[in-house]
Amino acid sequence: MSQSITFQVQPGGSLRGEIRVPGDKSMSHRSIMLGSIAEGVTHVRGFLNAEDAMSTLEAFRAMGVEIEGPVNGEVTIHGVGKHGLKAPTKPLYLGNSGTSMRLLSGLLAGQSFDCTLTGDKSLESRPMKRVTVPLAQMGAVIETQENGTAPLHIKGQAGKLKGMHYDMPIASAQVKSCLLLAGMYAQGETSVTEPAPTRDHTERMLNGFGYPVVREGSAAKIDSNGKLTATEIDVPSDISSAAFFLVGASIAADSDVTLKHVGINPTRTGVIDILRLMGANIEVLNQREVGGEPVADLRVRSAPLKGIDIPEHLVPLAIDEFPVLFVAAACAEGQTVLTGAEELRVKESDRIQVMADGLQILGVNAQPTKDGMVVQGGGNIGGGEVDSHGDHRIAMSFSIAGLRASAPITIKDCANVNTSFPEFRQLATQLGLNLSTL
Ligand SMILES: O=C(O)C1=C[C@@H](OP(=O)(O)O)[C@@H](O)[C@H](O)C1
Ligand SMILES: C=C(OP(=O)(O)O)C(=O)O
Repeated sequence: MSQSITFQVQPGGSLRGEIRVPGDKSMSHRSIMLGSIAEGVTHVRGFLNAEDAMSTLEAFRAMGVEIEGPVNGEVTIHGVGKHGLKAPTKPLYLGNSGTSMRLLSGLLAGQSFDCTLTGDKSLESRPMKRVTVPLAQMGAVIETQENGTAPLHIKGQAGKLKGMHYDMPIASAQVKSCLLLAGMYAQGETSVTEPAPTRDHTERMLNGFGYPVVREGSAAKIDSNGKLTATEIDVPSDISSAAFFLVGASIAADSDVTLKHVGINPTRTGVIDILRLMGANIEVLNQREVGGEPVADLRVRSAPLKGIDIPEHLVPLAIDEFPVLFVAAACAEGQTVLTGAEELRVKESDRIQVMADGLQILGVNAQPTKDGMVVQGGGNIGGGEVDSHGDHRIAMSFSIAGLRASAPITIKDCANVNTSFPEFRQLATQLGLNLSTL
């Protein structure tokens, strides 16, 4: 991540056509992690070839795993088994990826070697105590910076971790997954309860590799007796990437977009529920099951949106989609209120503040609150220069805002779009967005 990229979007237009957005980021990370510690050769299709998922892939290569690809989304992982990872010779650099750092801290806590996890400026400012504190209760030894941030120095505690029950104070799939992965190396049972449902790709994929994870009410339970057997993984398109076009085609007149082969795991579809509550016209077509995950084609057409109070139970199910949902709110008739979403303040940027600042520059009445935002919709979206603060989802959200703007929008600091969706500009342009780089 080096060169600075500025996007400029010309106002107006509509989105029309059929596309397939790239592979799911959460599942791509997990396919590498689990494939690496499985026995045998795992083949992955639909892998996301973007910086975040590549950070995970390179980390496992650095721990001695032979991984071929990605070539056209295909990756072949020569699994080394649960105890086959080797000490990396230098710190594992995880770029911008919170998922890589939090899940790896759990997976590496019980290994027979030490290692250090580092990241870029954004990642090294994100909270890690949410994983290091419960891991310490299991016997992990992880040094952080004074305020609990990375670099993380992990002293491998092979054979010494103990399973425990953990009641998660926040609804976080990263914390849950971290502890389940640590639980694979701990004595006895590890169980994690969540205050609200969060994405369950770790549990599903572990089961796909033949490693038992039991779900009991709001708890997921694992122990160290299982074994991972190599498998075939078909990663569907990322609904978090599709979300930009779900909103774009809803707000732009005369739009009709079909998004092919999108993962519609019910722990990820909050964005569809929220947009439908706002009046969006989204059809879920051709539903099928692919490799243990539900998949569908999504057809979305222009519709007049109305402001709503977003139900709090939908927040974890749409957690990465709020930047673009704020754009939908700005285009809706009436007021939209988001509460219960303080987690947005500790993502790649403070997504509440950064979106409110940018929307205000464009003339939208968007008031940040401690745990959400109040957006008055229906007014004019003007042009201007906004800053994404190096956050991929902010950069793409303001690009979509251009569809309803009255003048060009310039978006600074967009190189990080490459962390999750390198093809964004090309696919958005193909559908009809007038987006260029300066
Ligand atoms: O487990 C995952 O793959 C993710 C979980 C979410 O984070 P939290 O667990 O911090 O909510 C999400 O924001 C992130 O993009 C990916
Ligand atoms: C929050 C995100 O990812 P991560 O936590 O993995 O950096 C995201 O992709 O929006």
